[in-house]
Amino acid sequence: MKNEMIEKSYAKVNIFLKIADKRENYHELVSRFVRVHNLYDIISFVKSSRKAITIIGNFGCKMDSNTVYKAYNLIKHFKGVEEFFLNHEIRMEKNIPEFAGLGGGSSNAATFLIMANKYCKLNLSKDELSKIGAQVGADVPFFVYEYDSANVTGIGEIVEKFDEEILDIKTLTPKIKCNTGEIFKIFREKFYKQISKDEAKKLLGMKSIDILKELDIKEANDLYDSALSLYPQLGDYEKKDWFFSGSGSSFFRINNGK
Ligand SMILES: C[C@@](CO)(OP(=O)(O)O)[C@H](O)COP(=O)(O)OP(=O)(O)OC[C@H]1O[C@@H](n2ccc(N)nc2=O)[C@H](O)[C@@H]1O
Ligand SMILES: Nc1ncnc2c1ncn2[C@@H]1O[C@H](COP(=O)(O)OP(=O)(O)O)[C@@H](O)[C@H]1O
Repeated sequence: MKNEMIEKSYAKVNIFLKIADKRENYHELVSRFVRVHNLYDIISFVKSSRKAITIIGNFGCKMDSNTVYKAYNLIKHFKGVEEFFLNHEIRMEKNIPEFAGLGGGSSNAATFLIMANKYCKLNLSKDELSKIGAQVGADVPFFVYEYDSANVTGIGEIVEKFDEEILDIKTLTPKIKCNTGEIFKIFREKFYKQISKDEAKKLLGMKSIDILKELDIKEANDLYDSALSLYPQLGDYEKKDWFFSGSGSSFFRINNGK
């Protein structure tokens, strides 16, 4: 019988990413997140007789540091969850590059939560799933809501749908492992600046295509200078009309209208 418990787990890019404030060791963002339709991992639940929680796939970390495993630990006390995952293994086919600013790990955690909610009949709302997901990673709430485009603020926990045309996004990921924590650290020490409330309001109201017509790569992403200072090789990949996603290392361009 064909396995129906299978879902795509999409990548994202940050059309723009500005810092609004500090919150303890973290930074509050003002950002537009957009799903990348042609880049996704695949997650499936497959009947198994292993009788132990199992995650199989081509991911580059140990099972217990996998975001899906972290998400599982946060919901395993719900009725039926442990039993379900003793009888079903989790399979992951990774296509989204890791350490790439494309949110692969966060997306996987969100897709897992959405699927577990459905197949274990947990009846949790998106808001409830988002709160659980935020404990796994800052970008998980965005993926929980499954919006094509959204304004994301706070430390990723405030997600508001943005209505615009679906974007055709091309990504390029240099083989440079950008460390998000280190990039924020150097940003705070050397490059710190805050977006004004007026500028934030303006960007959050604009279509992604128009934002990228107005801003250059550095203006669009407050973390780019910090990433460049730690990983100068990134500069070799800079090209006209290409932008930088998250804390890198991916660059992207929009092909709509081209
Ligand atoms: C900045 C974004 C934008 O999408 O970058 P990418 O990960 O996609 O590159 C994300 O919000 C990143 O989220 P995520 O990758 O989950 O970050 P975490 O692992 O939670 O954080 C790693 C470290 O980065 C710093 N950090 C992270 C997020 C944030 N808003 N402020 C921070 O200062 C903290 O020092 C934290 O310990
Ligand atoms: N399911 C997962 N997919 C990818 N990376 C994961 C996953 N679970 C944990 N990780 C770990 O998360 C880190 C990178 O996260 P990822 O989401 O790929 O990067 P980014 O946030 O830059 O897009 C690495 O340390 C990786 O080993």
